[in-house]
Amino acid sequence: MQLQFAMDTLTTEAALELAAAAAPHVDILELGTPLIKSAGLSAVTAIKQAHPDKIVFADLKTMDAGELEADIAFAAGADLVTVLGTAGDSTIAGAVKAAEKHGKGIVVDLIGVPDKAARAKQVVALGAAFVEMHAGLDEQAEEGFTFSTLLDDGKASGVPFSVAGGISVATIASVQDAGATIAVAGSAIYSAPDVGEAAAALRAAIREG
Ligand SMILES: O=C(CO)[C@H](O)[C@H](O)COP(=O)(O)O
Repeated sequence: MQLQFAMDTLTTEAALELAAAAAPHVDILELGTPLIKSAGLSAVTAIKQAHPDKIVFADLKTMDAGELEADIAFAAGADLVTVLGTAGDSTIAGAVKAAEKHGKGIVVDLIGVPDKAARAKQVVALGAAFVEMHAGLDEQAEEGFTFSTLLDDGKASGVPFSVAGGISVATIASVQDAGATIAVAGSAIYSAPDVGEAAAALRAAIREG
């Protein structure tokens, strides 16, 4: 299972600092939606230039203009770009068209989708590389939130999936056990006193092979 670090910060400088500390321990560097909204796609270019050996993930959460938004993110240096599962099929198909043009991939973020397993099958049939079983920061803060539902949805989907939603050292093994190909961790790394150590601890909790 691969490890993805979601950098939910607001400036390119802060992201470069986080990435430098975590990069030795992670496979994928994600520019979070607030970072891209705040700093623009030049942040994607800066991270790719600093870490050409890493997969760079632009969390655009596109809802419309799929082909155009994905195209500009790939041109800026992204390897993977997100489109929302709640978007229409034509938006997802448009983003997939841009990914094919650049030889890159689209990830469909299933945040807010009621039946994640069913939508996952549909969007992979449309050409998405994989789906993200995701509970956002607001949903995580809601009363009664249960992380395990994401794992059940992933297992039921039958397609390649990542999981995001407050993953920690205590829960990452369960994500691997559920069959996820990628675990996404944000606050468990960027909020830690030592970012490199936190990333290394998550990596150490993933079984090899
Ligand atoms: O996409 C996001 C919020 O919409 C986050 O980046 C994702 O949820 C991972 O962060 P955390 O581990 O803090 O939940």
